[in-house]
Amino acid sequence: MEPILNVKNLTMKFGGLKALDDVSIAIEKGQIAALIGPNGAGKTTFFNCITGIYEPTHGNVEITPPGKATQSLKGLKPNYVTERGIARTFQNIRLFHGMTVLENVLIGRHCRLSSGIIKAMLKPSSQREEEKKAVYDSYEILEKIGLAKYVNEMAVNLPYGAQRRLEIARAMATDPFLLLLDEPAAGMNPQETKELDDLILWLRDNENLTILLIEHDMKLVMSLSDWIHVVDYGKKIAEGTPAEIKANPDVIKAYLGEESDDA
Ligand SMILES: Nc1ncnc2c1ncn2[C@@H]1O[C@H](COP(=O)(O)OP(=O)(O)OP(=O)(O)O)[C@@H](O)[C@H]1O
Repeated sequence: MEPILNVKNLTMKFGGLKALDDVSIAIEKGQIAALIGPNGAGKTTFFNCITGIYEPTHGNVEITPPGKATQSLKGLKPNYVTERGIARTFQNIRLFHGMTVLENVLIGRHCRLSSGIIKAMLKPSSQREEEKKAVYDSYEILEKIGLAKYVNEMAVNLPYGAQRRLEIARAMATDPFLLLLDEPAAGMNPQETKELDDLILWLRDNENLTILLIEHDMKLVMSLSDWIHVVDYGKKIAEGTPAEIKANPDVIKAYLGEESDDA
C-alpha cells in the first residue's frame, strides 16, 4: 500500500542555507509519527514545504488519501493543500483571539462549505441550511475535543492548554485525513500534556487520522509515536521505533544526549 504521505528528496534553500537537504519521509496510514531534532534542524520548514507555505527548491510531496489515487502537492497553495485533506497547527498559537471558540472552529470549517463562510455569515436564505450544519458540525468537534463548555467564550479567555486544543479543533474542522502538529505540547504543564497525549491517541483511533508531530517533549514523543524520524542540520539522520531511536548513537549525539534518560 502507498504511504499516506510520501515526501521525496525534499530540499529547501534560503539563500546559501540548506534548511532541508534531500529529506525523504514516508508516513503510513494510521501512524502516529514524530519528527524530532535540535532547534533549527528544519522541522517547521518541512511542515511549511508540505503545506504549501514554501515551495521546495527540489523534491516532491505526494499524498494518497484513503480511497483515493496518489497525487502530487507540487505548486499547491496552502488553502488547496487543506482542501486535499492536510491540516496543521502552528508552533505559536494562531487563534483569532477576538472571536469566540465556536467562531474559531467555524473559520476552519469554511473550506468545506460551498458558499464560503463570509456569505454564510451574511445569511442569504440559500446559505442558512449550510451555515446551520457548519455550526452543528463545529459544536460536535468541540464536544469531541473536550471544549464544548467554552463554546461561547472568547478564545483569548481560555486557559493555555485549552487554546492549544482549540487549534486542534480548528484543524479538525477542515476534515483532514492527515494532521500535522507543530510542538503541540509547548508550554503545557504535565497535566495538560497528559490530556494532549490522550487526545492525540483518541483522534488516531476514533477519527481515522494519521498524525505527524514535531515535538521537543521526548517523554510524550516516546510514549505516543509508532515511528520517529530525526533530522539534524537539514538532513535526515535516522528513523525507527522509539526504542531504536533512543538507542541510536547518532541521535543521542545530535539531539537526545542525557535527555534520553527520562524518555
Ligand atoms: N523564511 C526563512 N528564511 C530564512 N531562513 C529560514 C526561514 N525559515 C527557516 N529558516 C532557517 O532554516 C533553518 C531551519 O529552521 P526551522 O524553523 O525549520 O527549524 P526547526 O527544526 O523547526 O527549529 P525549532 O525546533 O527551533 O522550531 C534555521 O536555520 C532557520 O533560521
